[in-house]
Amino acid sequence: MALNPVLGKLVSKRVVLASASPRRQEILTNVGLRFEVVPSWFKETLEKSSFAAPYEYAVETAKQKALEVANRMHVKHLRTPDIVIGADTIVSVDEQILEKPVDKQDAYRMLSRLSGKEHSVFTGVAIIHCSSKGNQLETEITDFYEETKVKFSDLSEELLWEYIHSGEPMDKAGGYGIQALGGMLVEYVHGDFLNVVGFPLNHFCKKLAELYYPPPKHTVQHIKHDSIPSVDTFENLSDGESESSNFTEHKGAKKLNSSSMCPSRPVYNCENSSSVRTDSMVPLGNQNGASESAAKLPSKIVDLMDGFKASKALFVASKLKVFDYLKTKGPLKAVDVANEVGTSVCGTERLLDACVALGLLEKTSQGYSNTDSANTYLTSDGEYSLHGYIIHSNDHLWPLFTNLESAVREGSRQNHRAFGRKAEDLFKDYYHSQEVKQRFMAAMHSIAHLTARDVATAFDLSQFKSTCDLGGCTGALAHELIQIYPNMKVTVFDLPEVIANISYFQPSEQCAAPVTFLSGDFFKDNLPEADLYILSRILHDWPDERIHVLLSKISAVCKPGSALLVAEIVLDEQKTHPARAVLQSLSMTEGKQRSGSEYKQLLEKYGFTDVQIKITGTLLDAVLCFKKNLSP
Ligand SMILES: Cc1cn([C@@H]2O[C@H](COP(=O)(O)OP(=O)(O)OP(=O)(O)O)[C@@H](O)[C@H]2O)c(=O)[nH]c1=O
Repeated sequence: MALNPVLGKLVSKRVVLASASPRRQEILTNVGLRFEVVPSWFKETLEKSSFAAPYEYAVETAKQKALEVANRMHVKHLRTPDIVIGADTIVSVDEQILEKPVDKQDAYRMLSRLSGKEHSVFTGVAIIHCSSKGNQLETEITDFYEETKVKFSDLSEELLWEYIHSGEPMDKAGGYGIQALGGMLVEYVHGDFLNVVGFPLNHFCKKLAELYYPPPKHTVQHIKHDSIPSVDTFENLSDGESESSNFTEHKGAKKLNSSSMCPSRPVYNCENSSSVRTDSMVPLGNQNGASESAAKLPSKIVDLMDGFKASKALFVASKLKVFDYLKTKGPLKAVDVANEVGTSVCGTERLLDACVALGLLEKTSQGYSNTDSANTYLTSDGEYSLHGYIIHSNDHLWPLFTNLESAVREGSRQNHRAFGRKAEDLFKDYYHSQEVKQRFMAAMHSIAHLTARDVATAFDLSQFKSTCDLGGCTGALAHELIQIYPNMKVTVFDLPEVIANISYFQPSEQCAAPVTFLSGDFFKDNLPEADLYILSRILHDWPDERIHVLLSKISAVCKPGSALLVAEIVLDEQKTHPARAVLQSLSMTEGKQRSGSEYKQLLEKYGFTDVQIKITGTLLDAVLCFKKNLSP
């Protein structure tokens, strides 16, 4: 999960980094951005003399790199990304532009030119927002550059050649890598270090903040930190803050904040309550006037301590359909919301304020209203509504997790404690209670719809003419597959009581793809024929014996050359990340989460080969494997 709310804006978007530079990938991965890497094929051959300044060359090259990828993905792969990021780093000395050396002699020429002098490193960046209208790609381009000045010591011939022979200079602009051995050549750096390494992260975040949070109409005073200029506020921006104007940062609090608490977070003025905008992350000590020498707040731990309160506030607001009311009727005062949902005014006001603090709602003099992400994800009819899954989390997972201690002590599921019934009996409820069934289907639909695109595009599936999504529930993934691969015939195979209830979840007529729904039990009944079988979020839920039955059946029905796509969260080899998967395991279903090598081993055991794993960086990863061809 991206911790930074500005980067968080990109979570639901298909972001592509149009760069082969491992440094750029690392810089962006390190801050939690999730993206695909599609290196650009654009040749860096623009005529340098046609640019008035070196940075113009870098910006134009970055733009061309990104545009090439956007066009290629749109035309060739039918996968228009939402955002493509391109970058180009150059070194400029004595009016000359230095790129990557072509050979050792070239590296020597470059480095000797830099020896004992100050030079500039420019990185041009292009952020391209893409959309497709009909078959046309439409782009909106934002670009910028960052300059950092670097001074080299006098370099002896010996040092120079030793450095060149290390091989480090060859894939780097100016023939050096400041982040590694090249750091030894550097006397000083003025400006953003990461800009030299290849990506000006700070400026990038500022640009995103400008794009996604245009400055409020009223004045907002920003504390100017020493190392991070006015952009420091991007760390605390949430959806609620874009329109909000009535908060000011307390200049006097800066010292307190930076010296004793979380240095990068702004502190809001507590003197005038009408202008206070508290944030759950604002250290309480500051507000109480804690001394500067107070111990540094372990903010991660504090977040974890408070995490359950935040989850429950979200669950309750969702359950009361607060976001639905505010979408249609907002802005509303607390009293009006209370009347709509039939709750107490004081309790509702506290809940609404908590939602504002969590960045889910906005509060103005007119009342409370939804943020963009509340409209998209939290309303029950939002485009990517997670409402179903949130209700499932509240009604089903929450009671299980309140019994976590017993689960850990006893090593077993806690359904009997949480619901007064055993897991098997609960399963019967699922069959008999329409309400429970629909709640469960809504939860599955939420996640399936949100992740469908990632799963459908993790691999190029265009070679498959027929696909069967086993346990495909409401068909969210099936519909997406047909959108992306219009020639594919897709069948959803699920239990009769599921198929009987799918109509509510189908897309509107004009978007409806011709999906076939077929009733059956994949453990017992014959599976329909297909070139590609899909198991999305199925394997983690079942014990080994059941998985044996299922994979044996799929393997038996698969013709040589046909394939199986498994969509799950793939754990790292230590099996401690991503946290979502590890935390999910705590609910103690009989199944388990697996690492990439475990999935590979499992699938190979059932005659699948060529196992490919795609870590998408989003909510679900994908594993594709093929049924062995018969030996000739
Ligand atoms: C000065 C300096 C540069 N670099 C690397 O130099 C490459 C520049 O080349 P580019 O053309 O901008 O990028 P690329 O590597 O060819 O990738 P692409 O974006 O696909 O063109 C990038 O890698 C940068 O990290 C360092 O790693 N450290 C440094 O101190």
